[in-house]
Amino acid sequence: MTNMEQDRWSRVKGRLRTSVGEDVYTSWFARMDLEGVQDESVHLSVPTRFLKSWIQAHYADRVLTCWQAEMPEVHRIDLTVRTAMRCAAPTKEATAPAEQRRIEQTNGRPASELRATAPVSASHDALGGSPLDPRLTFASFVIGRSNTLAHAAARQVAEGRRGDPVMFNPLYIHAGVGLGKTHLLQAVTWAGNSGSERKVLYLTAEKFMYGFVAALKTQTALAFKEALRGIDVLVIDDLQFLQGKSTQAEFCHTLNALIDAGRQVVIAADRPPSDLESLDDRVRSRLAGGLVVEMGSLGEELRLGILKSRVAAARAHHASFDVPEAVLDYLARTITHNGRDLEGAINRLLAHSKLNAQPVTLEMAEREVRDLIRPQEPKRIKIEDIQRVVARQYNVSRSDLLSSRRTANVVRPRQVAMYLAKTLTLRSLPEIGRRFGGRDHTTVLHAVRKIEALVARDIALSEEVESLKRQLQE
Ligand SMILES: Nc1ncnc2c1ncn2[C@@H]1O[C@H](COP(=O)(O)OP(=O)(O)OP(=O)(O)O)[C@@H](O)[C@H]1O
Repeated sequence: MTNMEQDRWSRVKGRLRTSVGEDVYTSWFARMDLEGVQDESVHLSVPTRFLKSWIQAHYADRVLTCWQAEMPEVHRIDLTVRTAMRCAAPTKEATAPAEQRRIEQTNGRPASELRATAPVSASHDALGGSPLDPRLTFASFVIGRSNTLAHAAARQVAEGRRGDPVMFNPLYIHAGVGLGKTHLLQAVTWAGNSGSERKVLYLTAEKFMYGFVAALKTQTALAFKEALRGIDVLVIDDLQFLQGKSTQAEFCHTLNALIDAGRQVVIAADRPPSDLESLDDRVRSRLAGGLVVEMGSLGEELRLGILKSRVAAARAHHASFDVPEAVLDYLARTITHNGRDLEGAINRLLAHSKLNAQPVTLEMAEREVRDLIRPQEPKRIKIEDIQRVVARQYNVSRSDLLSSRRTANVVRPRQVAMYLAKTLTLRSLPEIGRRFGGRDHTTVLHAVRKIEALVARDIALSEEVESLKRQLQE
């Protein structure tokens, strides 16, 4: 690097330090190096994947702005992880990345526990499964009101033996982002594969698609299908991402073949089967034919339990790491969104207290997790809720709304309900039509336009609609 580049890099670091403050700078940027500048791109490196993803997620814009203040032509920051070979000679600072890498890789789990999962992982890899995270087991899954049923069903599936009657097939678990679906599915896989009797295969929907497309290209599709049908339990995560007509048809065949042969299928998605719009009706009804369980949002008690289990796991490896009760209570009360943010908060406190050799205090926690405290998201409204609330308001039944009856006392409430479904949900017109007794999308469009026009001039109807909206959003 030339002297000029060195100077410029020092100035950028100075700007960054001023912009984020000394503490944050030392925690996240002290080990960031400049690799080079080419045209409009700056290439930076950090010693760990953890640092890379952290900086990308939280400070990418800040870093770019500081560069642009020195070099306006820069439009892109490439951040990579340096290999161990390139690491500088050990200095006081250089001991931190190793420590941090340990945090990242084991998240506080004893090495022996990680070794114990290795054989399961190896046999699962051999089946062509998606990678498994050794931390996501039943032992680390915290049970609360919102996930008791899903947990019990998952446990039952995991503990089943070859030849046992299959009770719920498929087991379909749905929940919003970060509420523990992947954790539960991987727990089923770890537990199911820990004996040698059964083969449990965990695949993300993306991996399923990739496997199928790759098999078609190499003309080994038959072998791929046979391999899938030869397993005892098929676990598919993130089904909402399954796309493509032929992949879906293949998925449907696999599902039918496995279920008909008495094999277990476990599925997770971010919505119920009826809302998986891109899947065709046959797949949807097959999915809905087993046990469908929703995991609700994490209540405060459950959040506290997750935080405590994370701290306990970290302490197994970092005995001096201590998080006072008051801090845990604060985190459980304020980080309401999902499990991933809770995990992030503990990782941050751990990294911060280790790297700065400081105890965790409430003040430090407030500063460190500020950006994880998000405003409450507006409630997600479902079409069934709309039908229920509208039916109650107009004193008709839900089946009246779905029926083909055309009497005035049913037609208007039905149109109002379709209008609300279009304005308060992200569902498409055809999907809404399907959910209202299999109507055509043009009928829905007509209803939406009609109510829009009426609301603009009919004060009583407009107030009725507003009151329905309020009831749905409460
Ligand atoms: N009940 C729980 N017990 C312990 N950890 C949990 C629990 N619920 C969620 N978590 C943790 O929260 C994080 C996010 O969970 P997970 O990845 O399973 O969510 P997800 O529902 O699959 O999210 P996505 O929809 O983004 O795929 C993980 O670190 C997970 O371990």
